Amino acid sequence: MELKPVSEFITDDAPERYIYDMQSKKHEIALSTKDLQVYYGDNLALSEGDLSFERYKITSLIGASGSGKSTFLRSLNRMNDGVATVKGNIMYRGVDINTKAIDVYEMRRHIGMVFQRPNPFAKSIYNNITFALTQRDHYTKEALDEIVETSLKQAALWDQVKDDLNKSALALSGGQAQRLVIARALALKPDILLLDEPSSALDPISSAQVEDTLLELKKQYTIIVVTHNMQQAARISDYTAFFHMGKVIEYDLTRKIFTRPKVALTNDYISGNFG
Ligand SMILES: Nc1ncnc2c1ncn2[C@@H]1O[C@H](COP(=O)(O)OP(=O)(O)OP(=O)(O)O)[C@@H](O)[C@H]1O
Repeated sequence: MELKPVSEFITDDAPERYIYDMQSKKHEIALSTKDLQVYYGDNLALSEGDLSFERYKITSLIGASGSGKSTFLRSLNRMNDGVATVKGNIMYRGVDINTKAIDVYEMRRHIGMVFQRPNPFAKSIYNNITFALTQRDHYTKEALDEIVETSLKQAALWDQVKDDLNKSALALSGGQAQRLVIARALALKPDILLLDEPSSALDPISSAQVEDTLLELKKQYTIIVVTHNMQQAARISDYTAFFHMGKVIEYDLTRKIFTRPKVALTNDYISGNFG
């Protein structure tokens, strides 16, 4: 049977926006935003971004360059503090974490971030993982060994580096370095992992390894990932949010976004008509 082109699903009375109503479903919500607005100076870069993220799922944020995906993602664990003015609520475990009362360092242990370019520290593989932990707290050598092993295993890197833990992390390949950075984030035992285009700087094989790692990690973590790669979004994510000009235009189950979007603009984007 031949499938109809996606455009035939879009009717004249299609909505201009559609946001999946997570709150009314029985899903467990790990994080949600309400009335989020982000200003760089006077420039309103993000508005109308009320989203809820289901626990133990992967959500992709897609959209053209400059649409506000990274701005949104970075706001979720206050990486925009000092760079932008972020108004609105970011609810995590019943607490608004977008307030002055929040210890941002502690909050980021719960909501970790991995950036686009692998950025290992100029330290050993072992010390990359333990560095943040030992800045504030005391751990025994045994406890640190255990965290290093567990984090590297979770990031699917242990087998490749277990005999080289004291070697410089700068000698790792791009894909290994990115998985080390993921392991470094996991060492803090976060609840939520935010990733900003984690595989766009990697070759296809390393990128596939990072994707496999994320699929494995979602058993224990809630993952929100910005990606330019729509095939990647379709492969790994449960939910997808489509951003356009600082707004979330459509948010739905990934399979619906890619096969039966409700909004014409989403259809244009996934069909490659712009972006
Ligand atoms: N540090 C900043 N200072 C000023 N304006 C910024 C800053 N970061 C982003 N912007 C602006 O905010 C808007 C959204 O940018 P953002 O980086 O969030 O988009 P994006 O969808 O993640 O794009 P890309 O895919 O290219 O990373 C753009 O107009 C951008 O120029």
